[in-house]
Amino acid sequence: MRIRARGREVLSNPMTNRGTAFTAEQREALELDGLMPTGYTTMESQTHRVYEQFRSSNTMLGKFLNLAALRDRNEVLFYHLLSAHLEEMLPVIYTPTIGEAIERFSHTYNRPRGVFLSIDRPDQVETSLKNYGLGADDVDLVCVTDSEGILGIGDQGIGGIQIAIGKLSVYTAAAGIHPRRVIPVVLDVGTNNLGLLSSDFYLGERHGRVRGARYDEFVDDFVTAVQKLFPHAMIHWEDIGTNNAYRILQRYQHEICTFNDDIQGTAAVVLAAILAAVDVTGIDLDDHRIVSFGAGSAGIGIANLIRDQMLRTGASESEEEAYARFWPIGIQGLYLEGDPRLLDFQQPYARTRAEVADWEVKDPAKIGLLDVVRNARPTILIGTSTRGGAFTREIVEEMTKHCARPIIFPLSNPTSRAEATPADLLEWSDGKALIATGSPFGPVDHGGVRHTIAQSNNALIFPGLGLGVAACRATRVTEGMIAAAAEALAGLVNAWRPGAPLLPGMSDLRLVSTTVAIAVAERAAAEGVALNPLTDPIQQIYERMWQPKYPKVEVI
Ligand SMILES: NC(=O)C1=CN([C@@H]2O[C@H](COP(=O)(O)OP(=O)(O)OC[C@H]3O[C@@H](n4cnc5c(N)ncnc54)[C@H](O)[C@@H]3O)[C@@H](O)[C@H]2O)C=CC1
Ligand SMILES: CC(=O)C(=O)O
Ligand SMILES: [Mg+2]
Repeated sequence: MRIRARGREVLSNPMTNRGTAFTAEQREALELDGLMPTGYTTMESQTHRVYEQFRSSNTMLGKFLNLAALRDRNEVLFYHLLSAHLEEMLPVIYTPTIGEAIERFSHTYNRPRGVFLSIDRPDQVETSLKNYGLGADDVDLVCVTDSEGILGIGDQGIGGIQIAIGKLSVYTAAAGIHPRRVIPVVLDVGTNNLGLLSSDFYLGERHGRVRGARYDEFVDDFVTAVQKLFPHAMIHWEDIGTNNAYRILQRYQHEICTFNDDIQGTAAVVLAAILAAVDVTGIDLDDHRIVSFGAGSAGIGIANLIRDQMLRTGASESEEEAYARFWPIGIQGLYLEGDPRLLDFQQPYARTRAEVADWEVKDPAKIGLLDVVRNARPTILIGTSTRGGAFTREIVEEMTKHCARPIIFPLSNPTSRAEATPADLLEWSDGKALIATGSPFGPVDHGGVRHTIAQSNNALIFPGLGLGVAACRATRVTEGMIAAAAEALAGLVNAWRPGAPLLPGMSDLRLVSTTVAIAVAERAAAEGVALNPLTDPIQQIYERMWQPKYPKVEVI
Protein backbone atom coordinates (compact mmCIF):
# COMPACT_ATOMS: atom_id res chain seq x y z
CA MET A 1 0.00 0.00 0.00
CA ARG A 2 1.42 3.35 -1.03
CA ILE A 3 0.61 6.04 1.51
CA ARG A 4 0.94 9.68 0.68
CA ALA A 5 -0.95 10.97 3.75
CA ARG A 6 0.76 11.86 7.03
CA GLY A 7 -0.19 12.15 10.69
CA ARG A 8 -3.82 12.16 11.72
CA GLU A 9 -4.95 11.82 8.13
CA VAL A 10 -3.43 8.30 8.10
CA LEU A 11 -5.30 7.41 11.28
CA SER A 12 -8.63 8.78 10.14
CA ASN A 13 -8.75 6.67 6.97
CA PRO A 14 -9.99 3.17 7.94
CA MET A 15 -8.08 1.64 5.05
CA THR A 16 -4.67 3.09 5.99
CA ASN A 17 -5.11 3.10 9.75
CA ARG A 18 -3.75 0.12 11.65
CA GLY A 19 -3.73 1.70 15.12
CA THR A 20 -1.18 0.34 17.53
CA ALA A 21 -0.01 -2.18 14.93
CA PHE A 22 2.08 0.53 13.22
CA THR A 23 5.75 -0.30 13.83
CA ALA A 24 8.20 2.27 15.21
CA GLU A 25 9.63 2.80 11.71
CA GLN A 26 6.19 3.27 10.17
CA ARG A 27 5.19 5.70 12.93
CA GLU A 28 8.25 7.79 12.26
CA ALA A 29 7.88 7.75 8.46
CA LEU A 30 4.14 8.53 8.59
CA GLU A 31 4.57 11.20 11.29
CA LEU A 32 2.47 9.31 13.81
CA ASP A 33 4.80 9.61 16.81
CA GLY A 34 2.91 11.01 19.76
CA LEU A 35 -0.49 10.45 18.15
CA MET A 36 -1.12 7.14 19.95
CA PRO A 37 0.11 5.21 22.99
CA THR A 38 3.71 4.04 22.54
CA GLY A 39 2.83 0.34 22.98
CA TYR A 40 2.98 -1.87 19.86
CA THR A 41 0.42 -4.65 19.30
CA THR A 42 0.43 -7.43 16.72
CA MET A 43 -2.67 -7.89 14.60
CA GLU A 44 -3.49 -11.09 16.51
CA SER A 45 -3.33 -9.29 19.81
CA GLN A 46 -5.39 -6.39 18.41
CA THR A 47 -7.96 -8.94 17.27
CA HIS A 48 -8.20 -10.37 20.80
CA ARG A 49 -8.75 -6.87 22.15
CA VAL A 50 -11.50 -5.92 19.72
CA TYR A 51 -13.13 -9.32 20.20
CA GLU A 52 -13.22 -8.68 23.95
CA GLN A 53 -14.80 -5.27 23.27
CA PHE A 54 -17.35 -6.91 20.97
CA ARG A 55 -18.24 -9.48 23.61
CA SER A 56 -18.67 -6.82 26.28
CA SER A 57 -21.64 -5.23 24.47
CA ASN A 58 -24.79 -6.50 26.16
CA THR A 59 -27.21 -6.08 23.28
CA MET A 60 -27.16 -7.23 19.67
CA LEU A 61 -27.57 -3.64 18.47
CA GLY A 62 -24.67 -2.65 20.74
CA LYS A 63 -22.56 -5.38 19.12
CA PHE A 64 -23.59 -4.12 15.66
CA LEU A 65 -22.58 -0.55 16.53
CA ASN A 66 -19.34 -1.79 18.03
CA LEU A 67 -18.43 -3.58 14.79
CA ALA A 68 -19.56 -0.63 12.64
CA ALA A 69 -17.31 1.68 14.65
CA LEU A 70 -14.40 -0.73 14.20
CA ARG A 71 -15.01 -0.83 10.43
CA ASP A 72 -14.94 2.98 10.36
CA ARG A 73 -11.69 3.01 12.36
CA ASN A 74 -9.67 0.12 10.97
CA GLU A 75 -11.21 -1.80 8.10
CA VAL A 76 -8.54 -4.51 7.83
CA LEU A 77 -8.87 -5.34 11.51
CA PHE A 78 -12.67 -5.41 11.18
CA TYR A 79 -12.50 -8.00 8.40
CA HIS A 80 -9.81 -9.97 10.20
CA LEU A 81 -12.03 -10.18 13.27
CA LEU A 82 -15.08 -11.00 11.16
CA SER A 83 -13.28 -13.79 9.31
CA ALA A 84 -12.06 -15.29 12.57
CA HIS A 85 -15.59 -15.33 14.05
CA LEU A 86 -17.80 -15.45 10.98
CA GLU A 87 -20.49 -17.73 12.37
CA GLU A 88 -20.82 -15.66 15.53
CA MET A 89 -20.71 -12.26 13.82
CA LEU A 90 -22.75 -12.85 10.67
CA PRO A 91 -26.01 -12.65 12.69
CA VAL A 92 -24.76 -9.25 13.92
CA ILE A 93 -23.64 -7.55 10.72
CA TYR A 94 -26.38 -9.34 8.74
CA THR A 95 -29.77 -10.88 9.50
CA PRO A 96 -31.28 -10.72 12.10
CA THR A 97 -29.53 -7.80 13.86
CA ILE A 98 -29.18 -5.68 10.75
CA GLY A 99 -32.97 -5.35 10.70
CA GLU A 100 -32.88 -3.53 14.03
CA ALA A 101 -29.89 -1.43 12.92
CA ILE A 102 -31.84 -0.32 9.85
CA GLU A 103 -34.89 0.60 11.91
CA ARG A 104 -32.71 2.58 14.30
CA PHE A 105 -30.49 4.16 11.62
CA SER A 106 -31.47 7.79 12.17
CA HIS A 107 -31.12 7.38 15.95
CA THR A 108 -27.76 5.65 16.02
CA TYR A 109 -26.28 7.62 13.10
CA ASN A 110 -22.79 8.94 13.66
CA ARG A 111 -20.83 8.96 10.40
CA PRO A 112 -21.78 8.36 6.80
CA ARG A 113 -20.74 5.40 4.66
CA GLY A 114 -21.88 4.93 1.08
CA VAL A 115 -23.68 7.20 -1.37
CA PHE A 116 -27.07 8.79 -0.63
CA LEU A 117 -29.00 9.76 -3.76
CA SER A 118 -32.14 11.85 -3.47
CA ILE A 119 -35.00 11.79 -5.94
CA ASP A 120 -35.40 15.52 -5.24
CA ARG A 121 -31.91 16.16 -6.58
CA PRO A 122 -31.67 14.01 -9.70
CA ASP A 123 -29.12 16.41 -11.20
CA GLN A 124 -26.70 15.41 -8.41
CA VAL A 125 -26.70 11.67 -9.11
CA GLU A 126 -23.53 11.60 -11.18
CA THR A 127 -21.67 14.12 -9.02
CA SER A 128 -22.58 12.25 -5.86
CA LEU A 129 -21.25 8.95 -7.23
CA LYS A 130 -18.12 10.77 -8.43
CA ASN A 131 -17.63 12.31 -4.99
CA TYR A 132 -17.12 8.83 -3.59
CA GLY A 133 -13.67 9.17 -5.10
CA LEU A 134 -13.22 5.99 -7.12
CA GLY A 135 -12.08 5.72 -10.74
CA ALA A 136 -13.49 3.87 -13.72
CA ASP A 137 -11.50 0.67 -13.08
CA ASP A 138 -11.77 0.79 -9.31
CA VAL A 139 -15.25 -0.62 -8.75
CA ASP A 140 -16.43 -4.25 -8.92
CA LEU A 141 -19.81 -3.83 -7.27
CA VAL A 142 -22.49 -1.30 -6.57
CA CYS A 143 -25.13 -2.56 -4.13
CA VAL A 144 -28.26 -0.45 -4.24
CA THR A 145 -31.61 -0.41 -2.46
CA ASP A 146 -34.63 1.87 -2.55
CA SER A 147 -35.55 0.53 0.93
CA GLU A 148 -39.14 -0.31 0.12
CA GLY A 149 -38.94 -3.99 1.05
CA ILE A 150 -36.15 -4.27 3.58
CA LEU A 151 -35.96 -7.92 4.69
CA GLY A 152 -39.44 -8.59 6.07
CA ILE A 153 -39.68 -5.21 7.82
CA GLY A 154 -40.87 -3.19 4.86
CA ASP A 155 -40.26 0.46 4.04
CA GLN A 156 -37.30 1.80 6.01
CA GLY A 157 -36.46 4.95 4.05
CA ILE A 158 -32.91 6.19 4.27
CA GLY A 159 -31.95 3.50 6.83
CA GLY A 160 -31.84 0.99 3.98
CA ILE A 161 -28.26 2.10 3.31
CA GLN A 162 -27.33 -0.36 6.06
CA ILE A 163 -28.55 -3.35 4.02
CA ALA A 164 -26.32 -2.27 1.14
CA ILE A 165 -23.38 -1.88 3.54
CA GLY A 166 -24.18 -5.22 5.19
CA LYS A 167 -24.44 -7.14 1.91
CA LEU A 168 -21.12 -5.66 0.74
CA SER A 169 -19.46 -6.66 4.01
CA VAL A 170 -20.63 -10.22 3.36
CA TYR A 171 -19.15 -10.03 -0.17
CA THR A 172 -15.80 -9.18 1.39
CA ALA A 173 -15.92 -11.63 4.28
CA ALA A 174 -17.25 -14.50 2.18
CA ALA A 175 -15.63 -13.97 -1.20
CA GLY A 176 -12.72 -11.61 -0.61
CA ILE A 177 -14.14 -8.80 -2.72
CA HIS A 178 -11.87 -5.85 -1.94
CA PRO A 179 -13.70 -3.57 0.54
CA ARG A 180 -12.58 -0.48 -1.37
CA ARG A 181 -13.85 -1.75 -4.73
CA VAL A 182 -17.51 -1.56 -3.74
CA ILE A 183 -20.08 1.20 -3.29
CA PRO A 184 -23.22 0.97 -1.12
CA VAL A 185 -26.02 3.19 -2.42
CA VAL A 186 -29.47 4.14 -1.18
CA LEU A 187 -31.99 5.64 -3.56
CA ASP A 188 -33.92 8.00 -1.30
CA VAL A 189 -37.28 8.24 -3.02
CA GLY A 190 -39.16 9.21 0.15
CA THR A 191 -40.87 6.83 2.54
CA ASN A 192 -44.40 5.77 3.38
CA ASN A 193 -43.28 4.78 6.87
CA LEU A 194 -45.23 7.21 9.06
CA GLY A 195 -43.09 6.40 12.10
CA LEU A 196 -40.03 7.66 10.23
CA LEU A 197 -41.77 10.69 8.71
CA SER A 198 -42.98 11.80 12.12
CA SER A 199 -39.65 11.31 13.88
CA ASP A 200 -37.47 14.36 14.55
CA PHE A 201 -34.41 12.22 13.98
CA TYR A 202 -35.29 11.01 10.48
CA LEU A 203 -32.48 11.81 8.04
CA GLY A 204 -34.12 11.06 4.68
CA GLU A 205 -36.37 13.07 2.39
CA ARG A 206 -39.56 13.95 4.24
CA HIS A 207 -42.28 12.96 1.85
CA GLY A 208 -44.13 9.87 0.70
CA ARG A 209 -42.61 7.45 -1.79
CA VAL A 210 -42.39 8.80 -5.31
CA ARG A 211 -43.70 6.34 -7.90
CA GLY A 212 -44.34 6.25 -11.64
CA ALA A 213 -42.34 8.04 -14.31
CA ARG A 214 -40.30 10.15 -11.88
CA TYR A 215 -39.16 7.01 -10.04
CA ASP A 216 -38.27 5.25 -13.29
CA GLU A 217 -36.31 8.27 -14.55
CA PHE A 218 -34.42 8.49 -11.28
CA VAL A 219 -33.50 4.79 -11.45
CA ASP A 220 -32.42 5.32 -15.03
CA ASP A 221 -30.28 8.33 -14.05
CA PHE A 222 -28.60 6.13 -11.46
CA VAL A 223 -27.95 3.23 -13.85
CA THR A 224 -26.66 5.59 -16.56
CA ALA A 225 -24.29 7.31 -14.13
CA VAL A 226 -22.92 3.99 -12.82
CA GLN A 227 -22.41 2.75 -16.38
CA LYS A 228 -20.57 5.92 -17.29
CA LEU A 229 -18.40 6.21 -14.19
CA PHE A 230 -17.78 2.52 -13.38
CA PRO A 231 -18.28 0.55 -16.60
CA HIS A 232 -17.07 -2.76 -15.10
CA ALA A 233 -19.21 -2.71 -11.97
CA MET A 234 -22.04 -5.17 -11.41
CA ILE A 235 -25.19 -3.53 -10.03
CA HIS A 236 -26.74 -5.58 -7.22
CA TRP A 237 -30.38 -4.64 -6.47
CA GLU A 238 -31.48 -5.31 -2.91
CA ASP A 239 -34.82 -5.16 -1.14
CA ILE A 240 -36.58 -3.17 -3.85
CA GLY A 241 -40.40 -3.21 -3.47
CA THR A 242 -42.25 -6.00 -5.32
CA ASN A 243 -43.84 -3.54 -7.75
CA ASN A 244 -40.49 -2.35 -9.00
CA ALA A 245 -38.11 -5.27 -8.44
CA TYR A 246 -39.11 -7.38 -11.45
CA ARG A 247 -39.64 -4.39 -13.70
CA ILE A 248 -36.16 -3.07 -12.98
CA LEU A 249 -34.57 -6.49 -13.44
CA GLN A 250 -36.36 -7.06 -16.75
CA ARG A 251 -35.52 -3.53 -17.93
CA TYR A 252 -31.75 -3.88 -17.40
CA GLN A 253 -30.73 -7.53 -17.19
CA HIS A 254 -30.10 -7.91 -20.93
CA GLU A 255 -28.38 -4.54 -21.26
CA ILE A 256 -25.93 -4.33 -18.39
CA CYS A 257 -24.21 -6.51 -15.78
CA THR A 258 -26.82 -6.66 -13.06
CA PHE A 259 -28.80 -8.98 -10.83
CA ASN A 260 -31.50 -8.86 -8.19
CA ASP A 261 -30.45 -10.66 -5.04
CA ASP A 262 -33.93 -11.27 -3.61
CA ILE A 263 -35.23 -12.71 -6.85
CA GLN A 264 -32.22 -14.54 -8.27
CA GLY A 265 -29.81 -15.04 -5.36
CA THR A 266 -32.55 -16.40 -3.13
CA ALA A 267 -33.83 -18.67 -5.88
CA ALA A 268 -30.40 -20.22 -6.39
CA VAL A 269 -29.85 -21.01 -2.72
CA VAL A 270 -33.36 -22.35 -2.24
CA LEU A 271 -33.14 -24.54 -5.34
CA ALA A 272 -29.95 -26.09 -3.95
CA ALA A 273 -31.68 -26.80 -0.62
CA ILE A 274 -34.79 -28.16 -2.36
CA LEU A 275 -32.70 -30.52 -4.48
CA ALA A 276 -30.98 -31.80 -1.33
CA ALA A 277 -34.33 -32.29 0.42
CA VAL A 278 -35.95 -33.89 -2.61
CA ASP A 279 -33.07 -36.37 -2.71
CA VAL A 280 -33.81 -37.35 0.89
CA THR A 281 -37.51 -37.87 0.13
CA GLY A 282 -36.66 -40.14 -2.80
CA ILE A 283 -39.49 -38.54 -4.81
CA ASP A 284 -38.63 -36.92 -8.15
CA LEU A 285 -38.82 -33.14 -8.21
CA ASP A 286 -41.69 -33.11 -10.71
CA ASP A 287 -43.80 -35.30 -8.44
CA HIS A 288 -43.69 -32.70 -5.68
CA ARG A 289 -46.47 -30.21 -5.07
CA ILE A 290 -45.17 -26.82 -4.02
CA VAL A 291 -46.93 -24.11 -2.04
CA SER A 292 -45.28 -20.68 -2.23
CA PHE A 293 -46.59 -18.77 0.75
CA GLY A 294 -45.84 -15.08 0.13
CA ALA A 295 -45.35 -15.30 -3.62
CA GLY A 296 -43.71 -11.89 -4.13
CA SER A 297 -40.17 -11.10 -5.33
CA ALA A 298 -38.40 -13.96 -3.57
CA GLY A 299 -41.30 -16.44 -3.77
CA ILE A 300 -41.80 -16.12 -7.52
CA GLY A 301 -38.03 -15.98 -8.13
CA ILE A 302 -37.76 -19.35 -6.37
CA ALA A 303 -40.72 -20.76 -8.31
CA ASN A 304 -39.22 -19.62 -11.61
CA LEU A 305 -35.91 -21.35 -10.95
CA ILE A 306 -37.61 -24.58 -9.83
CA ARG A 307 -39.82 -24.39 -12.94
CA ASP A 308 -36.70 -23.96 -15.14
CA GLN A 309 -35.05 -26.90 -13.39
CA MET A 310 -38.13 -29.06 -14.09
CA LEU A 311 -38.04 -28.05 -17.75
CA ARG A 312 -34.25 -28.41 -18.09
CA THR A 313 -34.13 -31.90 -16.62
CA GLY A 314 -37.10 -32.93 -18.71
CA ALA A 315 -39.10 -33.63 -15.57
CA SER A 316 -41.88 -31.46 -16.97
CA GLU A 317 -42.61 -31.55 -20.65
CA SER A 318 -44.25 -28.18 -20.96
CA GLU A 319 -44.35 -24.88 -19.11
CA GLU A 320 -48.02 -25.48 -18.28
CA GLU A 321 -47.14 -28.79 -16.69
CA ALA A 322 -44.41 -27.13 -14.63
CA TYR A 323 -46.62 -24.20 -13.53
CA ALA A 324 -49.28 -26.70 -12.45
CA ARG A 325 -46.94 -27.95 -9.66
CA PHE A 326 -47.22 -24.61 -7.82
CA TRP A 327 -49.87 -23.11 -5.53
CA PRO A 328 -48.96 -19.45 -4.91
CA ILE A 329 -50.47 -17.55 -1.98
CA GLY A 330 -50.34 -13.83 -1.22
CA ILE A 331 -52.05 -11.50 1.17
CA GLN A 332 -55.27 -12.03 -0.86
CA GLY A 333 -55.06 -15.83 -0.50
CA LEU A 334 -54.46 -18.35 -3.30
CA TYR A 335 -53.68 -16.59 -6.59
CA LEU A 336 -56.59 -17.13 -8.97
CA GLU A 337 -56.82 -16.25 -12.64
CA GLY A 338 -58.27 -12.84 -13.38
CA ASP A 339 -57.27 -11.33 -10.01
CA PRO A 340 -56.43 -7.70 -10.88
CA ARG A 341 -54.04 -7.48 -7.93
CA LEU A 342 -51.63 -9.91 -9.53
CA LEU A 343 -48.52 -8.39 -11.10
CA ASP A 344 -47.30 -9.56 -14.52
CA PHE A 345 -44.70 -11.92 -13.13
CA GLN A 346 -47.20 -13.57 -10.77
CA GLN A 347 -49.92 -14.22 -13.33
CA PRO A 348 -48.53 -17.39 -14.93
CA TYR A 349 -48.80 -19.12 -11.55
CA ALA A 350 -52.47 -18.23 -10.94
CA ARG A 351 -54.73 -21.27 -10.59
CA THR A 352 -57.95 -21.59 -12.53
CA ARG A 353 -61.21 -21.02 -10.69
CA ALA A 354 -62.52 -24.32 -12.07
CA GLU A 355 -59.90 -26.39 -10.28
CA VAL A 356 -60.79 -24.96 -6.87
CA ALA A 357 -64.56 -24.94 -7.46
CA ASP A 358 -65.12 -28.17 -5.54
CA TRP A 359 -62.57 -27.50 -2.80
CA GLU A 360 -63.88 -27.36 0.75
CA VAL A 361 -62.72 -23.98 2.02
CA LYS A 362 -63.48 -21.71 4.96
CA ASP A 363 -64.09 -18.57 2.89
CA PRO A 364 -64.29 -18.85 -0.92
CA ALA A 365 -63.40 -15.14 -1.20
CA LYS A 366 -59.97 -15.85 0.26
CA ILE A 367 -58.52 -19.33 0.01
CA GLY A 368 -56.01 -19.44 2.83
CA LEU A 369 -52.94 -21.55 3.52
CA LEU A 370 -54.79 -24.18 5.57
CA ASP A 371 -57.37 -24.57 2.78
CA VAL A 372 -54.61 -25.04 0.22
CA VAL A 373 -52.73 -27.53 2.38
CA ARG A 374 -55.94 -29.54 2.92
CA ASN A 375 -56.95 -29.59 -0.72
CA ALA A 376 -53.72 -29.49 -2.74
CA ARG A 377 -51.75 -31.69 -0.32
CA PRO A 378 -48.36 -30.06 -0.88
CA THR A 379 -45.09 -31.81 -0.22
CA ILE A 380 -43.07 -28.58 -0.23
CA LEU A 381 -44.02 -25.40 1.66
CA ILE A 382 -41.89 -22.31 1.14
CA GLY A 383 -42.44 -19.18 3.23
CA THR A 384 -41.38 -15.77 1.93
CA SER A 385 -44.37 -13.88 3.31
CA THR A 386 -42.86 -11.68 6.06
CA ARG A 387 -45.62 -13.17 8.25
CA GLY A 388 -44.00 -14.45 11.45
CA GLY A 389 -45.65 -17.60 12.83
CA ALA A 390 -47.85 -18.24 9.76
CA PHE A 391 -46.98 -21.96 9.65
CA THR A 392 -49.11 -23.07 12.58
CA ARG A 393 -49.33 -26.47 14.26
CA GLU A 394 -52.61 -27.18 12.45
CA ILE A 395 -51.06 -26.48 9.05
CA VAL A 396 -47.95 -28.54 9.71
CA GLU A 397 -49.93 -31.46 11.14
CA GLU A 398 -52.25 -31.38 8.13
CA MET A 399 -49.31 -31.38 5.72
CA THR A 400 -47.63 -34.23 7.59
CA LYS A 401 -50.77 -36.36 7.23
CA HIS A 402 -50.29 -36.45 3.47
CA CYS A 403 -46.56 -36.79 3.03
CA ALA A 404 -43.85 -38.78 4.70
CA ARG A 405 -41.17 -36.06 4.71
CA PRO A 406 -42.68 -32.58 4.39
CA ILE A 407 -40.19 -30.04 3.09
CA ILE A 408 -40.83 -26.80 4.97
CA PHE A 409 -38.73 -23.64 4.52
CA PRO A 410 -39.68 -20.62 6.67
CA LEU A 411 -37.40 -18.18 4.84
CA SER A 412 -38.61 -14.77 6.00
CA ASN A 413 -36.12 -12.52 7.79
CA PRO A 414 -35.35 -11.29 10.35
CA THR A 415 -36.02 -14.05 12.90
CA SER A 416 -39.21 -12.40 14.14
CA ARG A 417 -40.71 -12.81 10.63
CA ALA A 418 -39.87 -16.51 10.26
CA GLU A 419 -43.07 -18.40 9.41
CA ALA A 420 -42.17 -21.02 12.08
CA THR A 421 -39.27 -22.08 14.25
CA PRO A 422 -37.44 -25.31 13.46
CA ALA A 423 -38.16 -26.65 16.96
CA ASP A 424 -41.92 -26.28 16.41
CA LEU A 425 -41.77 -27.74 12.90
CA LEU A 426 -39.94 -30.81 14.15
CA GLU A 427 -42.32 -31.26 17.07
CA TRP A 428 -45.46 -30.81 14.97
CA SER A 429 -44.23 -33.10 12.19
CA ASP A 430 -42.91 -35.70 14.64
CA GLY A 431 -39.36 -35.14 13.45
CA LYS A 432 -40.20 -35.65 9.78
CA ALA A 433 -39.90 -32.11 8.42
CA LEU A 434 -36.93 -31.27 6.22
CA ILE A 435 -36.17 -27.67 7.15
CA ALA A 436 -34.23 -24.65 6.00
CA THR A 437 -34.62 -21.14 7.39
CA GLY A 438 -33.70 -17.62 6.24
CA SER A 439 -32.17 -16.44 9.52
CA PRO A 440 -29.86 -18.55 11.68
CA PHE A 441 -31.31 -21.07 14.17
CA GLY A 442 -29.38 -23.35 16.52
CA PRO A 443 -29.58 -27.15 16.29
CA VAL A 444 -32.71 -28.93 17.55
CA ASP A 445 -32.74 -32.27 19.36
CA HIS A 446 -35.75 -34.38 18.52
CA GLY A 447 -36.36 -38.11 18.98
CA GLY A 448 -32.72 -38.76 19.77
CA VAL A 449 -31.52 -37.01 16.60
CA ARG A 450 -29.69 -33.68 16.54
CA HIS A 451 -31.02 -31.65 13.59
CA THR A 452 -28.61 -29.05 12.23
CA ILE A 453 -30.73 -26.37 10.59
CA ALA A 454 -29.58 -25.11 7.20
CA GLN A 455 -29.65 -21.36 6.76
CA SER A 456 -31.05 -20.93 3.28
CA ASN A 457 -29.94 -17.38 2.75
CA ASN A 458 -28.79 -15.73 -0.45
CA ALA A 459 -25.48 -15.05 1.37
CA LEU A 460 -24.49 -18.51 0.13
CA ILE A 461 -24.83 -17.27 -3.46
CA PHE A 462 -24.30 -13.54 -4.04
CA PRO A 463 -20.68 -13.28 -2.79
CA GLY A 464 -19.51 -16.07 -5.10
CA LEU A 465 -21.57 -14.71 -7.96
CA GLY A 466 -19.97 -11.28 -7.55
CA LEU A 467 -16.50 -12.77 -7.32
CA GLY A 468 -17.02 -14.90 -10.42
CA VAL A 469 -18.40 -11.94 -12.37
CA ALA A 470 -15.50 -9.68 -11.34
CA ALA A 471 -12.85 -12.32 -12.00
CA CYS A 472 -13.92 -13.01 -15.59
CA ARG A 473 -15.26 -9.51 -16.22
CA ALA A 474 -18.68 -10.77 -17.17
CA THR A 475 -20.76 -8.24 -19.07
CA ARG A 476 -24.10 -9.80 -18.06
CA VAL A 477 -25.52 -12.00 -15.31
CA THR A 478 -27.41 -14.62 -17.28
CA GLU A 479 -30.04 -17.10 -16.08
CA GLY A 480 -27.46 -19.78 -16.90
CA MET A 481 -24.98 -18.21 -14.48
CA ILE A 482 -27.61 -18.22 -11.72
CA ALA A 483 -28.40 -21.87 -12.44
CA ALA A 484 -24.67 -22.67 -12.39
CA ALA A 485 -24.38 -21.02 -8.97
CA ALA A 486 -27.26 -23.16 -7.66
CA GLU A 487 -25.77 -26.35 -9.10
CA ALA A 488 -22.34 -25.57 -7.61
CA LEU A 489 -23.88 -25.03 -4.19
CA ALA A 490 -26.01 -28.17 -4.48
CA GLY A 491 -22.83 -30.10 -5.27
CA LEU A 492 -21.44 -29.25 -1.83
CA VAL A 493 -24.38 -30.76 0.06
CA ASN A 494 -24.57 -34.19 1.57
CA ALA A 495 -27.81 -34.42 3.50
CA TRP A 496 -28.24 -38.17 3.83
CA ARG A 497 -27.30 -38.53 7.48
CA PRO A 498 -30.41 -38.12 9.71
CA GLY A 499 -30.50 -34.56 11.00
CA ALA A 500 -27.89 -33.34 8.50
CA PRO A 501 -28.34 -29.78 7.19
CA LEU A 502 -29.63 -29.26 3.65
CA LEU A 503 -26.91 -26.73 2.87
CA PRO A 504 -23.32 -26.02 3.89
CA GLY A 505 -22.98 -23.92 7.06
CA MET A 506 -22.07 -20.26 7.14
CA SER A 507 -18.67 -21.21 8.58
CA ASP A 508 -17.92 -22.66 5.13
CA LEU A 509 -18.79 -19.43 3.33
CA ARG A 510 -15.35 -18.98 1.79
CA LEU A 511 -15.35 -22.51 0.35
CA VAL A 512 -18.92 -22.06 -0.88
CA SER A 513 -18.18 -18.69 -2.44
CA THR A 514 -15.07 -19.81 -4.31
CA THR A 515 -16.91 -22.88 -5.62
CA VAL A 516 -19.81 -20.72 -6.78
CA ALA A 517 -17.41 -18.15 -8.28
CA ILE A 518 -15.63 -20.74 -10.41
CA ALA A 519 -18.91 -22.19 -11.69
CA VAL A 520 -20.27 -18.72 -12.49
CA ALA A 521 -17.11 -17.64 -14.33
CA GLU A 522 -17.04 -20.87 -16.33
CA ARG A 523 -20.69 -20.51 -17.32
CA ALA A 524 -20.12 -16.87 -18.26
CA ALA A 525 -17.29 -17.95 -20.56
CA ALA A 526 -19.39 -20.77 -22.04
CA GLU A 527 -22.18 -18.32 -22.77
CA GLY A 528 -19.81 -15.81 -24.34
CA VAL A 529 -20.34 -13.02 -21.80
CA ALA A 530 -16.88 -13.12 -20.17
CA LEU A 531 -14.39 -10.49 -21.34
CA ASN A 532 -11.54 -12.35 -19.57
CA PRO A 533 -12.41 -16.07 -19.56
CA LEU A 534 -10.46 -17.81 -16.80
CA THR A 535 -7.64 -20.06 -17.98
CA ASP A 536 -6.65 -21.34 -14.53
CA PRO A 537 -9.89 -20.84 -12.56
CA ILE A 538 -8.83 -22.04 -9.10
CA GLN A 539 -5.62 -20.03 -9.06
CA GLN A 540 -7.18 -16.93 -10.61
CA ILE A 541 -10.13 -16.91 -8.26
CA TYR A 542 -7.88 -17.51 -5.26
CA GLU A 543 -5.45 -14.75 -6.27
CA ARG A 544 -8.28 -12.31 -6.72
CA MET A 545 -9.52 -12.70 -3.16
CA TRP A 546 -8.54 -9.90 -0.81
CA GLN A 547 -7.14 -11.12 2.51
CA PRO A 548 -7.69 -9.11 5.69
CA LYS A 549 -4.01 -8.59 6.53
CA TYR A 550 -2.07 -5.37 6.85
CA PRO A 551 -0.30 -4.87 3.54
CA LYS A 552 3.34 -3.82 3.21
CA VAL A 553 3.57 -0.04 3.42
CA GLU A 554 5.42 2.16 1.00
CA VAL A 555 5.60 5.73 2.23
CA ILE A 556 5.55 8.18 -0.69
N1 LIG B 1 -33.75 -16.37 3.04
C1 LIG B 1 -33.41 -15.51 2.12
O1 LIG B 1 -32.33 -15.55 1.56
C2 LIG B 1 -34.37 -14.45 1.73
C3 LIG B 1 -35.49 -14.19 2.45
N2 LIG B 1 -36.35 -13.22 2.06
C4 LIG B 1 -37.47 -12.93 2.93
O2 LIG B 1 -38.68 -13.15 2.29
C5 LIG B 1 -39.63 -12.21 2.73
C6 LIG B 1 -40.27 -11.56 1.52
O3 LIG B 1 -39.31 -10.85 0.79
P1 LIG B 1 -39.63 -10.34 -0.67
O4 LIG B 1 -40.07 -11.45 -1.52
O5 LIG B 1 -38.47 -9.54 -1.09
O6 LIG B 1 -40.88 -9.38 -0.36
P2 LIG B 1 -42.17 -9.12 -1.23
O7 LIG B 1 -42.86 -7.97 -0.60
O8 LIG B 1 -41.81 -9.01 -2.66
O9 LIG B 1 -43.05 -10.43 -1.06
C7 LIG B 1 -43.80 -10.71 0.07
C8 LIG B 1 -45.07 -11.42 -0.38
O10 LIG B 1 -45.72 -11.90 0.76
C9 LIG B 1 -47.11 -11.66 0.63
N3 LIG B 1 -47.70 -11.53 1.95
C10 LIG B 1 -47.59 -10.53 2.84
N4 LIG B 1 -48.31 -10.80 3.95
C11 LIG B 1 -48.87 -12.01 3.74
C12 LIG B 1 -49.74 -12.82 4.51
N5 LIG B 1 -50.17 -12.42 5.70
N6 LIG B 1 -50.11 -13.99 3.98
C13 LIG B 1 -49.70 -14.40 2.77
N7 LIG B 1 -48.88 -13.67 2.00
C14 LIG B 1 -48.48 -12.49 2.48
C15 LIG B 1 -47.24 -10.39 -0.17
O11 LIG B 1 -48.48 -10.38 -0.85
C16 LIG B 1 -46.04 -10.51 -1.12
O12 LIG B 1 -46.44 -11.13 -2.32
C17 LIG B 1 -38.91 -11.23 3.63
O13 LIG B 1 -39.15 -11.52 4.97
C18 LIG B 1 -37.46 -11.47 3.33
O14 LIG B 1 -36.65 -11.29 4.46
C19 LIG B 1 -36.17 -12.50 0.92
C20 LIG B 1 -35.06 -12.70 0.16
C21 LIG B 1 -34.05 -13.66 0.55
C1 LIG C 1 -31.69 -12.22 2.85
C2 LIG C 1 -32.41 -11.20 2.13
O1 LIG C 1 -31.97 -10.72 1.09
C3 LIG C 1 -33.68 -10.73 2.64
O2 LIG C 1 -34.15 -11.25 3.64
O3 LIG C 1 -34.25 -9.81 2.03
MG1 LIG D 1 -33.01 -8.95 0.54
